[in-house]
Order: sequence, then C-alpha cells, then structure tokens
Amino acid sequence: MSVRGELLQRFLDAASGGDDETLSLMLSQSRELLDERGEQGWTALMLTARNGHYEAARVLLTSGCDTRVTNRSGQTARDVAVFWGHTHIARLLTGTDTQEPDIHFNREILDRMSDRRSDGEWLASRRASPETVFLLFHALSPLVRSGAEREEQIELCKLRSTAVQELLTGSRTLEVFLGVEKQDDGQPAWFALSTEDDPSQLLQDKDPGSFFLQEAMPGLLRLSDDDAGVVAQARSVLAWHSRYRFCPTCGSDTKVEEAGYKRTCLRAGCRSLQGVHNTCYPRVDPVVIMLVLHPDGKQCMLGRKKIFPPGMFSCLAGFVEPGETLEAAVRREVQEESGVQVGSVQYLSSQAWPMPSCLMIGCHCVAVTTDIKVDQNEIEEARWFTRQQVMDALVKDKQAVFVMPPRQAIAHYLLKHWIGCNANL
Ligand SMILES: NC(=O)C1=CN([C@@H]2O[C@H](COP(=O)(O)OP(=O)(O)OC[C@H]3O[C@@H](n4cnc5c(N)ncnc54)[C@H](O)[C@@H]3O)[C@@H](O)[C@H]2O)C=CC1
Ligand SMILES: [Mg+2]
Ligand SMILES: [Mg+2]
Ligand SMILES: [Mg+2]
Ligand SMILES: [Zn+2]
Repeated sequence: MSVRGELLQRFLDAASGGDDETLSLMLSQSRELLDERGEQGWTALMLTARNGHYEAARVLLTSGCDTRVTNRSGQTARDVAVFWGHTHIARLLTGTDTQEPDIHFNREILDRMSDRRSDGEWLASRRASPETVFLLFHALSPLVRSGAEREEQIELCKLRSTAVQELLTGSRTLEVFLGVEKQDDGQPAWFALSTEDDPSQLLQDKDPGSFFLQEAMPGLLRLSDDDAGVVAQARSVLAWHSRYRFCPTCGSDTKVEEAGYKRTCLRAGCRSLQGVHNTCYPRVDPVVIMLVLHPDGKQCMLGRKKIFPPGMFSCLAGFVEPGETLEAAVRREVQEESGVQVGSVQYLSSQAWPMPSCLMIGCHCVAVTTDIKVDQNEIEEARWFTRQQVMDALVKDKQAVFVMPPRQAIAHYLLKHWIGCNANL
C-alpha cells in the first residue's frame, strides 16, 4: 500500500474506533483526509456514524467535513446513523443538536457536589477555608454592588469567612451549600447565607458600596451570566425554605438537613418520614413557554400582559398542571389564552427562572387555527407578527411595531431561533 493509502487507512481506522484525539491530530497535519473515501466509498464521518462514535463525529463536523457525501449505496453519513439506530448522531448531522444556548440564569460555574451535602466534616472544613465564597441574602435578595465593567451591570458581593463569622454562628442564619468552582484547581466552595437580621446593621462594615438588590425583576437581569446562574440556584432554594418552614404534611416544625437541600419533619410518626416524600425537598414548578407559529410558517403569535413595559409582546406561557404532558400543557395554555388550536409541539431549550422557582420549558409549536380570541384575565392583547416585524424588533429598528422581550428571557431566544430557523425561506 502507498504511504498515502496507509495514512488514509489509519485515519479511517481512527474514525471506526472512535479515536477522536488521533482524528484531530491527523487532521491538523493532513486536512485533505477529511472527506476522503476508503473501501465502498465510506468516509470517516460515515464510519463514526456506523459505529455510534458521537465525539469523533463532532470532531469531523467542526473541522468542516461535507455531510452530503454518499457511499456506493447512495447513503449519507446521516442515513447510516439512522439505519444503525444512532439517533443522537443523526441529530448532530442534521444540525438540530447544536450546543445548548447560553441563556441568562442557565450557566453553571459550580459543581453542585450533591454527594457532599451530608458530609458534615467536609462541609465544616470548607466553611472554615479562607478561599470559600459566601453570598449574603436578605428577604431573597442578594448582596450586590455596582459592576466594574458596565454601569447597568451589578455583581454579587463575594464575602470570605472572616467577614461572615458572626452570621455563621448565629441562629438566625440559614445556610445552603452551593457547590465548588469547576474552573479552579483549588475548587473553592460557595455557600449562600440567608439572614433575617436588619441589613443596614450588617452592611456597615461588610463591603462599603454594597446593597441588597431591591426588586428581583428586573434587578436579577442585571447580573453577569456567571453570577445569574449561581443566584438561580441559591434564590430558588432559599425561596423554598421561606415558604415551607413547617411540615406541609402535618404542620409541625422541621429541621434543615443535607446542607440546605432537605427539611425533615420533627414529629415522630409523621407520614412525610416514610420513604421518599417530595415535600421534604426543594420544589420546582414547570412552566411551558411557546412561540406559536402560524400554519403559513411566516408569522408567529405573541401576547401582551398588562404588567409588561409599554409596547412589549412576548411568548405565551403557563404552568404545567398535574398529570399533564408538556405537549398537552402547550396546547391547553395556548387555547386558554388565545383561543388558537395547536398541532405539533417541538421542545427547544429550557431556562431556570428563580422567581421563585420556575423551570421554563421553551417550545415551538404550530397552530392549526388562526382566529385569536384572548382571555382578558391573563392577556391584554395577542397578535400575529411577520418575520420581518420580529427582525425589526430584534434590531430595534425605527419601524419596529413592538418591543422584544429582554435578551435574558427565554422568550427572546425562542424568537431569535425562529428567525434563524427560517433564514433560507
Ligand atoms: N423567562 C421568560 O421568558 C418568562 C417567564 N415567565 C414566568 O412563567 C410563569 C408562569 O406564566 P403565567 O403566564 O403566569 O402562567 P399561567 O398562564 O399558568 O397563569 C398564571 C396563573 O396560574 C395559576 N397557577 C397555576 N399553577 C401555579 C403555580 N404552580 N404557581 C403559581 N401560579 C399557578 C395562578 O392563578 C396564576 O395566576 C410566570 O409567573 C413567570 O414567572 C413567563 C413569561 C416569560
Ligand atoms: Mg394561562
Ligand atoms: Mg400565561
Ligand atoms: Mg395556567
Ligand atoms: Zn410532618
């Protein structure tokens, strides 16, 4: 075999075996290998698709390989993936498996380390470490200061153990272990401390220039993406504690366990102590939020709540009810709020929404009827908007007929995604 033939064979073997490191290395030296065919006209991409090697397929894709190439049986790499049942690779190859969008509140800079929550000794050592970060909350509001980079931005005050000594030992403080930093080798731990004490006293010496954020909305939208992710976790757990002080099953007192992730009833014999009882753990409320697409594919429906800022229209949303699927919740909420009937529903992405503890489940759905009749209790107005009108609103054009929801809301992402989806229409 020629040197060139041998090189290609090694490359194809690496693809068959899912050896993504070798693939990257060989491509950095001989990029022309990328779309070359071996026996039966199979490319490296087809071989990764045949054997279900996701990472290796991703390396080839990000190197720019051609997904349209076919083998001698006329199959593309995607056809091969579908035939062998590797649907995750088929999705990757159709481009519907893009990375999760970096939406506000979603970034996770901490590893939650849930296995450490019941390790008292380890937690005590973290609490005492000078590297450890403490975030202070009062009435669910974080202690912040004005951001260094941009005026409208605020940042969390990251306190050290010396600054919070008296709070740590005080009985009026609730502590939640948030996790350890993913990016730092030293892995500093982070805790949220919620205090009932008068903040003016507390603030005097903690951090001059710091203040407790007044209003969650829109205040929390001014945090950086890193800080917002931590607050989403801390605020939701603290909100649960503030609303579930007593046992929801029998009304008795409870004690906090698992570093702030559990409340256990103190009355012996309470039903909540038998087996796993969901009232003992922090609650999350699922909410569907959907961009309703017109049957013609060229318009979408947006609604306005009375409390929205002037001119703003956003996606319809609603709480998922018990015993309901996401698809059924989307159809019911759209029908209730706008009178429009929905057919197919496609999940896109989700967002933590810590006001107090919602999980926004973002979908696109397609209407099968178009007459709008709004439920005046929930929505002031709902309208169909064209793609051009959404684009004008997105770039804040003078001609824009409505104001977009803020970029930190998943509604903004759902609209942007729709514009992107239809880019070639
Ligand atoms: N991130 C984003 O882009 C957006 C987030 N949201 C969030 O989604 C939430 C739900 O949307 P809505 O249109 O208000 O829901 P919705 O359309 O279901 O109506 C809200 C009403 O449902 C009832 N309800 C049912 N289950 C509830 C529960 N578990 N908690 C509280 N109320 C419940 C209450 O009467 C409430 O007034 C909002 O409260 C808001 O926080 C809403 C729109 C955009
Ligand atoms: Mg509703
Ligand atoms: Mg609603
Ligand atoms: Mg509802
Ligand atoms: Zn109880």
